[in-house]
Amino acid sequence: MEEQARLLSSMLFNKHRQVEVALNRSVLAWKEMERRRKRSSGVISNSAETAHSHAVQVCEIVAVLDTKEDQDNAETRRSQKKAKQHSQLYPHAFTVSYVRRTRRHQWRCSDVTFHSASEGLCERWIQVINEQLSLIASRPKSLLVYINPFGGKQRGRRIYEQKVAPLFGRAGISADVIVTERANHARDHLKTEANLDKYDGVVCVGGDGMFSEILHGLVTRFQTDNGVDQNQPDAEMVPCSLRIGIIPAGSTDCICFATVGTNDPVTSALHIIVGDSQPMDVCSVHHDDIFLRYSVSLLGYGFYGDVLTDSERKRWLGPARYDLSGVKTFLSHNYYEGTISFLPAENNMGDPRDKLQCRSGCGICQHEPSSTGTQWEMSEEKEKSDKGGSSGWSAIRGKFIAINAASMSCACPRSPKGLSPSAHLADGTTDLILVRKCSRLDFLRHLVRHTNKEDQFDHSFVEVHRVRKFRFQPRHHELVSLEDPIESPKKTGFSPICSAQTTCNYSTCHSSWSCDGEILPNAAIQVSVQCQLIRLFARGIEEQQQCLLEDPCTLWAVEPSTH
Ligand SMILES: CCCCCCCCCCCCC/C=C/[C@@H](O)[C@H](COP(=O)(O)O)NC(=O)CCCCCCCCCCCCCCC
Ligand SMILES: Nc1ncnc2c1ncn2[C@@H]1O[C@H](COP(=O)(O)OP(=O)(O)O)[C@@H](O)[C@H]1O
Ligand SMILES: [Ca+2]
Repeated sequence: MEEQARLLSSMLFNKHRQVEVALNRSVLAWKEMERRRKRSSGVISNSAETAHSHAVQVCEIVAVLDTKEDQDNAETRRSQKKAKQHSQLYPHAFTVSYVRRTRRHQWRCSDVTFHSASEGLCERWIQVINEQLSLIASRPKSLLVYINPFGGKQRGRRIYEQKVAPLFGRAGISADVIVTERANHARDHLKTEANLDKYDGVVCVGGDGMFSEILHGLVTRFQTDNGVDQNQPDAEMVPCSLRIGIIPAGSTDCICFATVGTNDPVTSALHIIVGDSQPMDVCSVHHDDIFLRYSVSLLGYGFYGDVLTDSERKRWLGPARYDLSGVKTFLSHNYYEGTISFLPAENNMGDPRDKLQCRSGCGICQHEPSSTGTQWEMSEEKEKSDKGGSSGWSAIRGKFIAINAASMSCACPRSPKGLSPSAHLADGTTDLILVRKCSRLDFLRHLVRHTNKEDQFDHSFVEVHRVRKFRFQPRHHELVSLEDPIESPKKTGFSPICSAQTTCNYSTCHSSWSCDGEILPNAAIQVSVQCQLIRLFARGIEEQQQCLLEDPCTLWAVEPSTH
């Protein structure tokens, strides 16, 4: 960081100790005067501290407020007498609320109060800090909030009122809140009614299903307003200018977990307040050139489709429904036949097995838009150059227990590294994971690897491809003659239930696609990744060391401005 001139520097009091407080355009720092000589070095993390000097990035200040005397009681209670004297001597104060990092990617809002004898000086500090905050254009001022009161453990409303609304209030953000009254209420409201010009972002309080509603509402609204026909799989889509914030209050909350690193309402609220921005890919899903749905996390056929279908009947169980349906689906051990065709991503887009995880500021996701465009055109060219329109495409026909397309890692508390640990949030690709027919024990081994450090792709029956587009065609059983008998109804292992002559009905021969937790009506689909179609109020998962800030001593090194 270049040294920057101080905007303000004063001797103030914090917890009855004299501190030197200084502000430049990027850092607010303070240090105790009496212990200054003893402690001079050390790398200082923002909002963390060495023994007696502290620094906070201006962009991570939540708010600065005038502190009325009685609000500062917590500090003063410890030594009442001294405190009383002190508050008589230094009756004016202001409080800075800022982001503090705790363990495992969680953020908290901390306060520090500075006292002074001079009211004017406190006012000046408040004014200058507020001026700096108002320069941060990416911070939202007005939000539209949708709460699903029935998501997860049905705590959405309480979570918002108790943990999020007070923080928005402190940060001076205004919010219009809609508690949904039915499924698709939020989607329909966004699609047609909401006056989006009034807002800087939309907040979703709920789970992945609720996020999906908001996604569909917003993306559809932006396409309709710009005359884009969603039924055309190759139409160039218009990115949404409004960002989406996710306050996790659902069952899996994988989109929040994979973009923030934790499912914690306060952390999410703080990412919204500081105005973070994380672009994200969106897959468009079509059936015979008819638009079905969008997906940002998991498109899963076979195992995950079956788990979801079964779990929908057990909604009353809350988040535990997935465990029960998971075990049941695992035990039924179905497989499904079909052909999957895909257009691989270019070689420079990394590989699902390269162990290069997508992290805050990810280089792979930051390809220049032009170069991404060129690569994209190249693969389109390749695609078109072939007479059949399938050059560059590969096709695999087989019997699959699961076909999963992970557009992001899909990390969640159940699987902290996710379905595809090296998938990227915003690279324009999805990781296509094919799990072929195998024994129950092998499939269990594969599943268990989602929960430990072992590589879940390192099995002979698993393959994974990074792709830009794919299609799936289930095997047409009605076309199969008796000379080409069907081995179904697709039970592996011990339970061959159906003979070759049995006509399978559609539901036992086909699985369903789970699309971000919603069931698709068709098994035959075409999928195309739309690079960075939306943005979230998030920054990707931070590396442990990413939050380190240089020693705020640079702030002390510069000659103070005169105040
Ligand atoms: C043996 C343990 C194996 C654990 C394997 C866990 C892998 C989990 C990967 C989860 C990826 C989740 C992707 C996101 C999906 C969500 O969109 C979607 C909707 O979320 P919402 O309810 O918040 O709206 N959620 C889901 O579809 C949940 C999927 C959960 C699958 C759980 C599977 C459990 C399998 C248990 C097998 C146990 C075998 C035991 C044998 C004795
Ligand atoms: N008021 C409501 N009543 C019933 N269903 C709703 C309501 N609001 C949203 N939904 C639907 O509830 C489903 C689950 O929501 P979600 O918030 O993802 O919770 P969970 O993670 O527990 O599935 C979504 O499909 C969403 O469309
Ligand atoms: Ca991606």
